Parts: sequence; structure tokens; C-alpha cells
Amino acid sequence: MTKTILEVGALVKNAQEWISGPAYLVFDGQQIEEIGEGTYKKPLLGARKIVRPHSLAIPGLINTHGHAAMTLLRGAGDDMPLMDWLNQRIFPLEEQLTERAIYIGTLLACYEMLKSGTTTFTDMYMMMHHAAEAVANSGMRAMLSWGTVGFTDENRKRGIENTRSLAKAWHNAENGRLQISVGPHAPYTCPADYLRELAKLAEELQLPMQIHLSESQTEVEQALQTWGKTPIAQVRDCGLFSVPVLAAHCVHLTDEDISILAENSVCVAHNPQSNLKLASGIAPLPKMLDAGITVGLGTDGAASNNNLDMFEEMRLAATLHKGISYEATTIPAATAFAMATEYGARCLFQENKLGILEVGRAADITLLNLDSPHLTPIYDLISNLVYACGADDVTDVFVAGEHVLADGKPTRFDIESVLHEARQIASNLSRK
Ligand SMILES: CSC[C@H]1O[C@@H](n2cnc3c(O)ncnc32)[C@H](O)[C@@H]1O
Ligand SMILES: [Zn+2]
Repeated sequence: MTKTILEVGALVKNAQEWISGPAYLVFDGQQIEEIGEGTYKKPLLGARKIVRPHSLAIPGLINTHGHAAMTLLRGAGDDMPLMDWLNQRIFPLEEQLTERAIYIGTLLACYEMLKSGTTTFTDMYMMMHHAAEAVANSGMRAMLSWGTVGFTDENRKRGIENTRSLAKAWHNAENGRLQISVGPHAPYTCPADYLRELAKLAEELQLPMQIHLSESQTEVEQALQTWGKTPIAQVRDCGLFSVPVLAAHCVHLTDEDISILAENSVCVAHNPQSNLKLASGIAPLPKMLDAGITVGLGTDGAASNNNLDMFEEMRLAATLHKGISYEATTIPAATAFAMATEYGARCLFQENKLGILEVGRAADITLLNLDSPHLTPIYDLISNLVYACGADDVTDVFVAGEHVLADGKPTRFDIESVLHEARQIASNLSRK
């Protein structure tokens, strides 16, 4: 790929370091080669130059938990608690989704995420070859898993076969943009012996895992009744923590659970908006961070959020926990921003590659309009990004050096046809 020189009006490297005046980045097809202050003065030697003096460059945001194709189910079931929402509304609709629906729903999610500055996301869903194809075509990065449940022998066998075939076809595909993980849905949908089998599979394939854990009070109460232990202790005893694990939610945790997560280096995806909307509760984020747990931010699916905007999650994480602790220093803006970038990279086990604008790291860059009211005036860039900015301030996105969102439009796919087909698919779903 041709070398790119991107000149901007300001640049955030990470939550602590930024250049508040003109700056430039030089990158090739994969990595950042140079970052400097001012304008680029050396000869271009065939490189393309993009000049954006009215843009702020930040690291691409990383969404650590979601179900991408659930964009098709946005608004199909609101104002319900988790278990009723899943059993009464979501599962019956998901049974009707076709492979094409997964492709279109995932591409719609990619559009929504790119438009709100996200470059990398995780996905746990079904018919995942089609989700992978959508991610490959969108130009984004993702860590995908085939969501696996173990209600029947047939389910279990299929889950293992699906994960094997997904890993074979897509792990490290598209120059490493796609990563695969093993995806047991939750301890309440995967019996203990099946969780053990999936942990062995992850070890054999050398893949990480993602799983929903301790999301609702009902889940924890049922775990205590059934196994006499919390969901965290249950999955630990099933050997899950022998591989790197990204646990979504972790809302209802005992102090012992927090120690188990920390001791086993389990990363956590915090989904404040989805947890509030499904009335699941508020995760003990400050306690988890104090214990040394890596916590990233996630939107969860568009049917429980109901959007995929990481700016909203940053702002919510930075305000919600102040509200319940009565302490204004809880989760400062810099922590919320790190959760959406650097910590997110750690949650995806790509801590040396993503999450920071730095030489040697991936050229995954989001540009915001510096002339936006939300960036005016600037005392502290990170404060504006977390407390004032929103998806509408995003103009351009680069992933692996490629300009995948230009002036708000995806460069790799036709959004009109995706929107049209998404509407058609939704209108054909039967809602009882
Ligand atoms: C088996 S594929 C993944 C599965 O997860 C469901 N899902 C979506 N949001 C949540 C959530 O917050 N908790 C648990 N499960 C969730 C989704 O509908 C798919 O069926
Ligand atoms: Zn989820």
C-alpha cells in the first residue's frame, strides 16, 4: 500500500499524551512509521498526503463486547429484564435469521461503528462465516466467536465443529484484521462438562475465549442454587481460566469473585448502557480496576443498548460510577478513554498492536471535526472527548492504514443497499 502522510490539527496518542497543535502521522498498509509535531517537511517520494488541519486524530475506539447482527433486532424488545427479553423476544426472532441476514446485520453494525469512531470490535453470534465475510468486506478489525450453547448433544457437537471451521477459515485472515475466539455463551447455557470441553478446544487451537458472566442477579442466584457457587467460581472450576478469557458484564460480583478474576488475569468488558437498559445493575468498575483487572468498554448488541456508540459508553462509565460513589474523582475521563482504547486492546489480547497512536502500532485512526462545538474551547482534549463529544463529531476512520470511512461514508461498501436490505429483512421477521 502507498505510504500515507496524514496532517491534522491535533493528535491524541493515548489518555495521557497528546499534541494540542498541528501534528502528522506517517503510515504504510499496516503500521504507524512516524508521528511528529507541526507539518511534514520531508520529500514525499510518492507518498499520498492527506491534509486535515481541522481534524483531531485519536486512536480508533475498541468495542469489547457485542452481537453485531443484532442491529436487525434494534427496538424489537425494549423495557424488559434480561431473561424475559432473551426468552420471549430475542430467541424467537433469532431463529428466523438467515445467513444473508447475519451478513447484512453485521455490515450495518460495521457502518454504525465506523461512523462513531470504532475500528475494532468483538462479536459473539451465529452463522459466523457470514459475519466474518462482512467484517472482511468492511475493512474493520474484529475478534469473532461462534456463540455456543450446550442444551443438547447436537448443540454441543455443532458448537465445536462451528468453532473449528471458523478458526480454520478466518483466524488471522485479512492480514490479521480478523481474530477468532471460542465463545461459550454463558455458564447458564453451557453445562460444566461442555465448558471443560470448550476450554480444551481453546487450548488446542490456541485461541482466547469470550463468555457472558454474572450479568444479572437471577443468574447468580440460580448459580448458587444449582452449583452452590457463583458463576465466576463455576467457570474457574471448569478450567476456563487456563486460557485468556474476556468476560462480558461481571455486574454481580463478590469480593472473592473479584480476586478470582484478578488472579487469573481475566479481562472484563463493561457494558454500562446495556446493563442499565436490561435492569441488570451496575458493575463494580472501581473495585475491579483497583484489583488490577483490565476492563474495557462494550456496547453489547444494538437490541439492548440500543446503539453501538462508544462515546456514549465512555461518558456513561465516567459519570455513572461518580453518581453511585458520591465521589467526583471516581473513573476520571482519562480512565474512561483508556478503557475505550488501550485497555480495550488488552481485552482483545492485542496490547502491543492496538489502542495507542505510537510508532510500530497499527494505523487505526479516528478523525473528529476540531471545529465541532464539542471540541470548543479545549482546556483538556480527553475531557472534551469523554464528556462532550459524540458520534456526530467523527468524520473519517483509517484501519490498518486504509481510509475506510471518508467524510462519514464507508469507502468499501454501498450503505444505501445495506440499509434497504436491513429494512426488508426486519419487515419479514414475524413478531408474535
Ligand atoms: C449464542 S450467540 C449469542 C447470544 O447471546 C445473546 N445475547 C445478546 N445480549 C445478551 C446479553 O446481554 N446477555 C446474554 N445473552 C445475550 C444473543 O441474543 C445471542 O442469542
Ligand atoms: Zn452480550
